[in-house]
Order: sequence, then structure tokens, then C-alpha cells
Amino acid sequence: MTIRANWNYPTPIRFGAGRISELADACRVAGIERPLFVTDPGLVDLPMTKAAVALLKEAGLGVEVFSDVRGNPVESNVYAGIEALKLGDHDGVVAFGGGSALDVGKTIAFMAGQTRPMWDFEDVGDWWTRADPTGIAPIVAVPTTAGTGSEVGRATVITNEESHTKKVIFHPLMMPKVVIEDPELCVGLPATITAWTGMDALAHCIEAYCAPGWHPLADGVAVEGVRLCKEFLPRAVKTGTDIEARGAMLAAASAGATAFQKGLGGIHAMSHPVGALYDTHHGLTNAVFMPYVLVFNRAAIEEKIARLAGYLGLEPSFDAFLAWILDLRAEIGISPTLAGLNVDASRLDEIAAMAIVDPTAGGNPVELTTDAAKAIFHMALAGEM
Ligand SMILES: NC(=O)c1ccc[n+]([C@@H]2O[C@H](COP(=O)([O-])OP(=O)(O)OC[C@H]3O[C@@H](n4cnc5c(N)ncnc54)[C@H](O)[C@@H]3O)[C@@H](O)[C@H]2O)c1
Ligand SMILES: [Fe+2]
Repeated sequence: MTIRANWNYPTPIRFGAGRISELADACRVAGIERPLFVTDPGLVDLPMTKAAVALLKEAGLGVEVFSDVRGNPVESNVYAGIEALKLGDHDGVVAFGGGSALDVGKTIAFMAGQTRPMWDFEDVGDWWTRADPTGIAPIVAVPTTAGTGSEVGRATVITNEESHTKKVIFHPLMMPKVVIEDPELCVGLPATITAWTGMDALAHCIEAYCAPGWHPLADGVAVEGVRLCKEFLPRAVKTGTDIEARGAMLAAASAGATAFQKGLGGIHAMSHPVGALYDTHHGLTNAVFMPYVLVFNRAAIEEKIARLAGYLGLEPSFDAFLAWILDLRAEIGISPTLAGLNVDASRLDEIAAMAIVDPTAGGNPVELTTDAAKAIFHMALAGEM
């Protein structure tokens, strides 16, 4: 066999209800004594967040909280966090929250000891090789949404405020040293955000599975991730206190981000510019684009998707899979068109231009040209396939 591949699965994950109680121990294992606890303004005052910080204090760790993190986080969030890290002489980061808080926490830890500017480490070419690996602070990650899978990923998504583009910052050593996945932390997540974030996990699994390239390990993880979403996402949306469903969705989110080391595709390439220009939620934006990108890619993925449909217990055909996606979207209350995001065609040229250079575009099984991006956008605008 002449195939060469790079496969990465190293993160230790402590999974299970109540395991947030191990947070101080996770810090010790990661070599952190004075953590900067990075979260967001929506989470910082919740009792579960205060309890997590209290656990660290009780264990004698020198913790301080940093919560200047917006949704679709921007570079100034990262710079403010680096300042807090240095001022407080923190030796690591606890990143606690959804993808926004996890991404900012990871990027703060990554940038802590770098001399080059953050944008040098955008996931383009091999810039990441020029990072100083000794300048990366250890990270413990605690996801409180089940979607991005950032807790197991080597990348973060930060919006460049000057160009209004979402940039992927990448380094293999940006991975958290220990992850705690405690489904009890997700029970207060509103049904809407549960649905949106869950569709992000599903998008990661589907796009990774459809991305070209030889990575049967990622394919297997992605397929099981899709199955978990099928069985448990509607349950998690319907009953937020369903711990089994919350746990399964945390696993699906980590599966998605583990699998997308293989690549993503047109759903994310379209979603990133829309999210950057209109500040729409990432998972919701993915969910709107999902069926249109699948239909656009149909010729290249039909056979693979039919196989996936069979594994899910559906009739083994592309049409059955597509029908399931459309039903799922409707069942969990997601808008079928861009109208639900208050997005119109006025910035289409910009969106298409940004989509084709997005780092995820290269993973689309059909080349994502400007015309292709425009065609997908028009389908999503009109709700027609
Ligand atoms: N690093 C990656 O690989 C990766 C992958 C996909 C997306 N992303 C990025 O992640 C971000 C989106 O992350 P997200 O979808 O998790 O949303 P988010 O982190 O922006 O959180 C959404 C909202 O949910 C609230 N919230 C989070 N957990 C809660 C809980 N348990 N209870 C109550 N409220 C809670 C937050 O306060 C926030 O208001 C985007 O910037 C996206 O581009 C990163
Ligand atoms: Fe995503």
C-alpha cells in the first residue's frame, strides 16, 4: 500500500456525570498550579461556573477568572487574556465553556510565549512550524456545549476584526492536556443553543466523512458520531435534563472534531464568512447550509452517503439521508433558509470570495469555486434544491 497519512488521537478525556469534581486534579496532571480560568460573560455568574472556580480555590490553586470573551471571539479577546495571564503570572489555562471560551482559552495558552503575531499561525501553509513549542502553556478544557469539539482539536477560530474574517489558528501542541466532559454541565443549555451546537457536531462528522483522503479511522469515528446525533440530538433538545443524551452529544462533539483532522468542507466554508459578516451562531449557520451543500456535492458523495444511511438504519440511499437531515432540522426548530439568519444577497460577492479561500474549502469533495459558492448560497436563500 502506498498511502501515507497522519492520524492523531491523543487527548485524555475524563467522561461522566459529576466528573467536574476532578478539575483540580486535572490541573495537577496538566502541570498547572496557577490557572487562568477562561469562560464567557453568559457563563461566568452561573452557579456551576462559580462551583468549578471554588473547587480550584479549595485545592489551593492560584486561580483567577477571565471572561472577556464574546461569541464568535475576536483577537482583542485573546490579547486581553494574554495580558491577564502574564499579569497574574499564570502557568496554564482552564478553558470552561462553549467553543468561544475554549477557543480563546486555547489561543491565550498558545500565544503566551510566542514572539510572532497570532495571524502568523493561521492554518495556511506550514506557518505553524515557526511557533515556539516551549512557549505554549498547558490547557485543561471543560466543554459546556456539545458542538465544536474544540476540547480535542488542534485549532481555534478567531475573527480578525480588521478584515472581518474568521481565521483558523492551528498548532498541534495547542491541544488540551486533559479534558473533562461532564454532561451535568450541559443541562442548563437552552434548547435553541443545544440544537445549534448539536448541528455543528453533526456537520463536523458529515464533512469529515465526505472529505476526500484516506483516513478510515476518522471515517469510523465520524460515522458513529452521526449515529449519536441521530439518536440523541432530538432528545437533548427536547429534555435538557436527559443526562444520557447530553453525554452522548458531548461524545458526538468530540467525535466530530477528532474526525475533522481529515478535513471539513463547503458547509464550514460557507458558514465562516456568514458568521464573520453577520455574527450569526456558527452551528445554526452550518445547519442552514447543510442540505444545500450535500445536494451540491451529491455526485461525489452519493455512494458514501448511501452507505452511511444504511448504517443509520435508514434506506441505504442519498435521498433517505437527505430526507432525514431535513426532518431533523425541522424537528429541532432550525430555519430552512438564510432568512432565519437575517442574511440576504447584498454581500454575496464578498461571501463567495471569502468562502473559496477559507481553509475548510479544500476539504469539499467537489471544488468550491466562486460560482459553486454562489449557487449554494442561492439555494440556501430560496430554500430550493
Ligand atoms: N475550535 C474548533 O475546532 C471549532 C469548531 C467549530 C466551531 N468553532 C467556533 O466555536 C464558536 C461557537 O461555539 P459554541 O457553538 O459552543 O457557542 P458559544 O461558545 O459561542 O456559546 C453560545 C452561548 O451559550 C452559552 N452557554 C454555553 N454553555 C452553556 C451552558 N452549559 N449553559 C447555559 N449557557 C451556556 C454561552 O454563554 C454563549 O452565550 C464559534 O466561534 C465557532 O467558529 C470552533
Ligand atoms: Fe464547526
